[in-house]
Amino acid sequence: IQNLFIWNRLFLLVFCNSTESLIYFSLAVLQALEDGLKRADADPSVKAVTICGENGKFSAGADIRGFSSPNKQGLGLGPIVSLIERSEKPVVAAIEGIALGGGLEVTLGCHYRIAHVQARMGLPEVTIGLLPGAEGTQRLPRLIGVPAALDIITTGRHISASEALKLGLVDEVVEENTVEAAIRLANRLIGQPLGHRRLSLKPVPKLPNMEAFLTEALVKVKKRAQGCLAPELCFQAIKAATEQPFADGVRKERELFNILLTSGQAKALQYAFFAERAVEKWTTPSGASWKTASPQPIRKAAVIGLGTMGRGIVTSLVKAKIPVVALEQDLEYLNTGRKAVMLLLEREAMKMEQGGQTLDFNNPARLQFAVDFDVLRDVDLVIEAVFENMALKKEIFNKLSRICKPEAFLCTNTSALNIDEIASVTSRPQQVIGTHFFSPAHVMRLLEIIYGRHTSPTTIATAMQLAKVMKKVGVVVGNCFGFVGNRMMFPYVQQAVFLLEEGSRPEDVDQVLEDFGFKIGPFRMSDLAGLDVGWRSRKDQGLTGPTLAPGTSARQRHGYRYSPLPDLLCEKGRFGQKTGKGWYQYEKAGGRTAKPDPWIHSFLSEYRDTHQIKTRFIDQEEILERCLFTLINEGFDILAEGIASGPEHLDVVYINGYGWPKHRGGPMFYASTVGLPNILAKLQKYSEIHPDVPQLRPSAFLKKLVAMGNPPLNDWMSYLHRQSNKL
Ligand SMILES: CC(C)(COP(=O)(O)OP(=O)(O)OC[C@H]1O[C@@H](n2cnc3c(N)ncnc32)[C@H](O)[C@@H]1OP(=O)(O)O)[C@@H](O)C(=O)NCCC(=O)NCCSC(=O)C[C@@H](O)CCCCCCCCCCCCC(=O)O
Repeated sequence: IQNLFIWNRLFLLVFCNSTESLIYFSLAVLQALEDGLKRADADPSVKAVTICGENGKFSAGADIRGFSSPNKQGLGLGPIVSLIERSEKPVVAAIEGIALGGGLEVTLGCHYRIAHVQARMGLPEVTIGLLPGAEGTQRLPRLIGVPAALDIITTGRHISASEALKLGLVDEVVEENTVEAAIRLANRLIGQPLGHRRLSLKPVPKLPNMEAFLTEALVKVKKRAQGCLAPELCFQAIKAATEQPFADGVRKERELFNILLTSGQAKALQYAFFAERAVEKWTTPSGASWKTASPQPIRKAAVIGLGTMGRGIVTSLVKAKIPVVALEQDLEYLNTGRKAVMLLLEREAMKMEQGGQTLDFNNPARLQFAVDFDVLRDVDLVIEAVFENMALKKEIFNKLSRICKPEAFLCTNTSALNIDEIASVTSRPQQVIGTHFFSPAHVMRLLEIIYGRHTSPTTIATAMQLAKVMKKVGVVVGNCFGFVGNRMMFPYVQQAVFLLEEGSRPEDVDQVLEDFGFKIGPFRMSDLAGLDVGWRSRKDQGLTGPTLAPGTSARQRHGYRYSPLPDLLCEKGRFGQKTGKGWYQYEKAGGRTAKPDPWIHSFLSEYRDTHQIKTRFIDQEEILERCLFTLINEGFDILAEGIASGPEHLDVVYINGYGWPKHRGGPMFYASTVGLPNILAKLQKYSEIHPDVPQLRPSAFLKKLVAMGNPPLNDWMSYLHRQSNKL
């Protein structure tokens, strides 16, 4: 609390944390809020109270870091909200900026709420593995009804002031000074009865079919949660509000809150929250960072190639209000691409309209389609999104280098190719950078930003700023085959295929990984992405196809184990969903419902016979460990090579780009919860059984961390260059 103003007969309470631009409750703020309320109550000259934030922001709720501190800051908020509500003097909340979590719960204790038109509100506790624990699960349904409260609390979504007004969450929305409006209202309320404004005294609005509604809602909540505990416990707390008196509901809320607080999931989700913010503060091994580089403005961008990726990228740029030129090789491709882009944009515009926003894309100044490279002369940044082929990319970059203005940045959307090689054909390698988008590019949040040997800090800063403007999570990584995401994915998928050789079926492997929490298992994922993509890359690498040296062993490459299974499927035209057959069968080409395919089962058994592999039963533990621990093992190598500056980077990549369950905190966080000595022991065991699989050999960095006593994840990087005499 910084300011306590006595204004006329009105007591104005401003709560804030003076050292932060964002207000979240620390113990000091809570204490000051309580003291202020008690003083206001005791002072007869005070007739009404207004609660607001400082610097135009109401509150971001409890201090999330406090939940993992021993004295659990913020837990005393519920009684303070009750204290506000019990006040005999009218209390009005003036909501500006944000009122989230405990911040919004404070306003629910107030007798009236006024919001600024640009304010955002929400109860996002579910996203950090908790539930609104300051009586919010009991007050919100009483205020806006069960369906709306369930939606807001179980999704954690932010709502606009206009939606809040429609729902009855706020009493008034103002465009001018919110605090002054709140003071005016508080003045008018002096002496008026408040009983009907105390939410704890109100019943939860009835629904004609409450029981049926709740049963159906629970099914939806569980389906969406995919193994995450918090949404279901949020549901239970709201259900308690429909069944029990307020005080009992509050007790239930506390009980459920405590279960979540002590669950590993809350810890993982809170780690993920801070990890995302940590990667925003990028650095490179040479010391470049936001401190050393300023992003350049992107007033106009271009996208080359309107295939699946290019279409999504154009859509993202238009949504970010950056004027775009979309380029294709000829009119036929251009027209197909244009139609697809317009369809995507129409769908996005419809979605945005539902949220009260508009998307302007029919204006040629915002979106232009062309086939002539000359139109790229004035753009500030180009994103090349053509086919994954080095020769083609080099040809394009050479052309761009000659046509684009000297200051323009040249980005390549590649999932694995060498950025330095692409940059080498330009006269400006310092302005060349990899921007690896994930499909569908207008939906997926991840953007891997890959700097090459010559990429300048300004170029990195500009790409990071672009990610931010496009509402994506940019993760800066170094240049190596597959970068971070795909490099860690290769051993994971490789193990999944080896497991098929040894006795598993695609649906067994997928099931185990989906039960773990992945949105989609590796075989369903391959079918979705198209098996031909990897086949083409393996042909380019000379691992299969006509360039393979005659006499090469079917199951070995360069002396190591290799599985030709995916190649054999492609040779039979089984490319996945697009051809209606892959690791599964689909209702038709382009179908989406994967069904186990008896053909695959007999194909696998014939394959094992041909190669004299004895089919064995493989349990869930082995499937999980072999797939996940090889992926994590690669992560340790990536960290040791300086490709990423910390384990958080790998985790943010996996959560946002590869469907890793967020409530498990990312692969490296998961490794820290399993314990590095356990991972090392399992890798050693599997590596002894499969000596021809180098990916199972424990990373030297993993071994070092174990030898150093399994330090906490935050300290891993500090051990990278330390000497260990135990190794
Ligand atoms: C607010 C945002 C939307 C802002 O976004 P923006 O993009 O503008 O900025 P950043 O996200 O980069 O944030 C800037 C900066 O601020 C940090 N930060 C933001 N919010 C918080 C926060 N709430 N806590 C800590 N730090 C925060 C962020 O990390 C950045 O820092 P940096 O160093 O990187 O610059 C966006 O930030 C956002 O969405 N924030 C999170 C909002 C949120 O989730 N709020 C909910 C918090 S949880 C909560 O409020 C819980 C309540 O329900 C009250 C709980 C009371 C519990 C009582 C239960 C009793 C049970 C009894 C159990 C007994 C147990 C026992 O006895 O042991």
